[in-house]
This record gives sequence, structure tokens and C-alpha cells, in this order.
Amino acid sequence: MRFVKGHGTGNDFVIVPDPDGDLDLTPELVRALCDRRTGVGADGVLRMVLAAAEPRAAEPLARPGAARWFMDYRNADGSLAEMCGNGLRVFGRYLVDAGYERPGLIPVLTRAGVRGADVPAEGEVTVEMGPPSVGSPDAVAVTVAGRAFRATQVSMGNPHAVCFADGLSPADLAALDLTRPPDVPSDVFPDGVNVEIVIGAPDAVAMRVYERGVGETLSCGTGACAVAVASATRAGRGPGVAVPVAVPGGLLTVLWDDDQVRLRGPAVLVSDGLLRPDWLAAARRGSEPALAAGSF
Ligand SMILES: N[C@@H](CCC[C@H](N)C(=O)O)C(=O)O
Repeated sequence: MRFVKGHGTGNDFVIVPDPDGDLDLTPELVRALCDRRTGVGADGVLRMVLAAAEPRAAEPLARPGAARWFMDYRNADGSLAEMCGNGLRVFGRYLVDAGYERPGLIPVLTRAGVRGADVPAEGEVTVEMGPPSVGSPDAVAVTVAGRAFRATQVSMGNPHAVCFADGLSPADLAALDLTRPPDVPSDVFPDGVNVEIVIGAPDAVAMRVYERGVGETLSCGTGACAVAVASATRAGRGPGVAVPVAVPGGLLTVLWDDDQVRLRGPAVLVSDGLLRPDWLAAARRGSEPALAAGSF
């Protein structure tokens, strides 16, 4: 089984080309692939499959026929997510660099609907992230690293809680301990949520993120879009803004237009590899990582 490793501002992925949809990508296999000690290591998996080979993914979505490819995104814990902004840039870069598509605007089916990836022959990739849905500013109580914040609820196809940490310096933001999951109200976020902590606004922001199904990551594309939109809304601005968003892994640009949000940033392919059959068989059985409790 072939794989490619890639990243977008340090949010890293194992890309699994599976055009005909032959692969049974179980949660156990996803967890084994993403394991940073006993697998390839990543924040998530991007399975690349022809949309026609995956009719069930398209069922609830409008215009599935518009997209040739389905981006089957999985979080490192094996869970499904509706969308992944950094992943879509990397997915688009792979489609072009591997010769599946020509440079240009490529429609891709995701669980949030069809999204476009504008991939030049080289350089940064811009993805169409769809329209945002923003709740009332600062309406939700959230606790992160033992500190109480007010969060704005934003959907970019997947759920976000954006916390403006007005009193925090850049050093304070960097020092927050994000090793434990934030405490969020489960009635507001029944399916879990990605939590962003933000300083600086509304023209330029810096953020850290604790991702649902992963933990802290160096970047989150849907999160950067949620932050830019929440930040503009909080400042009484509407669409028509361009916001640079600094994440621990680099810099993203979010453009909020009348119809939708666009996300621009790097998309880097790092390596190609082959999974060994014996490792794959063990991963499928769920017996990776090899150092399971009680084995020594
Ligand atoms: N890192 C991603 C978001 C991945 C999905 C997220 N963890 C979720 O469960 O919603 C991005 O770049 O958008």
C-alpha cells in the first residue's frame, strides 16, 4: 500500500491514494498510520478516492457530480470529520503533482459538500471553504488550560469554539498548557468541537488550537477561517476582509468574501513510501503500536 506524507503549516497528513475505493480504512488502521512512534505519524489521514467509487459519501450533499474526487479525511484518533482546510490544500497539491489533475481549480467532494482547491503548478494553494455560520460573539463559556474564556461558535462545515484571549500576551499564549482537552458544554457541542485561542484582532491574529480527534496541532485551516470570521464579526465587520492568521506552524491568509471564505497557504509533499504487508496486517488487527500494555 502506497502512501505520501505531506503538511500544510505543520498540520501533517498521511495521504493514501485509493482511486477505486478498494481500501478498508478502519479506525484502527488510521490510528496506527498516525502514530508518531510506531506508524508513519500524522495529525490525520487523507484518503484520495474517486467520488464515483464512494456513492454513500455524496448522499447528503448537493451537486456531488461536480467533483471527481472525494477527500475522505480522518482524525488521528480514527474519527471522521466533515472538513479539513489544510488537508484540502495538501490533497490538491498531491492531485496535481501526481498527475491526476492539471493545475487550476479542482472541485473536491468533502463531507461538508463540494469545495474547490485552486492549485498552481507550484507555490501556495488557495481553497474555497464555503460559507461560514457564526454564532453570537463570546456567547459560550469554555475552560482551556484551567482558564475561563468566552467563545464564539463558528461552523466551517465542522465545529469551532473561538476564544479571544484579550488579556494574553504572545508569551502567555505560547505558555498555555494545551496537553489536556478543553472543557466545553456538551449540549452546545454534542459532536465535540475544535477550540482556538486567539490574540490580536481584527486585522491580524495569532492562534493556537486544540483539535477534536487529535489534540494540539501546529495549524488548523478551518480553525484559521473560523477565527478570521469571528474576529471580523466581533469588530462589527462583515465579509470583504483579508486576515493574516499566524499559527505555530506558519502563516495562513483568510479572505472572507460575500459568498464564502477562502484560505491560502503552503502545501508541502514530503515523502513517498510503501507500507510493509506485515505492519499493515498487524495494524488492521489493532495490534499496533507494538508496545501494547503487558507486552514487556
Ligand atoms: N486540521 C484541520 C481540521 C481537521 C478536522 C478537525 N480536527 C475536526 O474534527 O473537525 C483543518 O486544517 O481544517
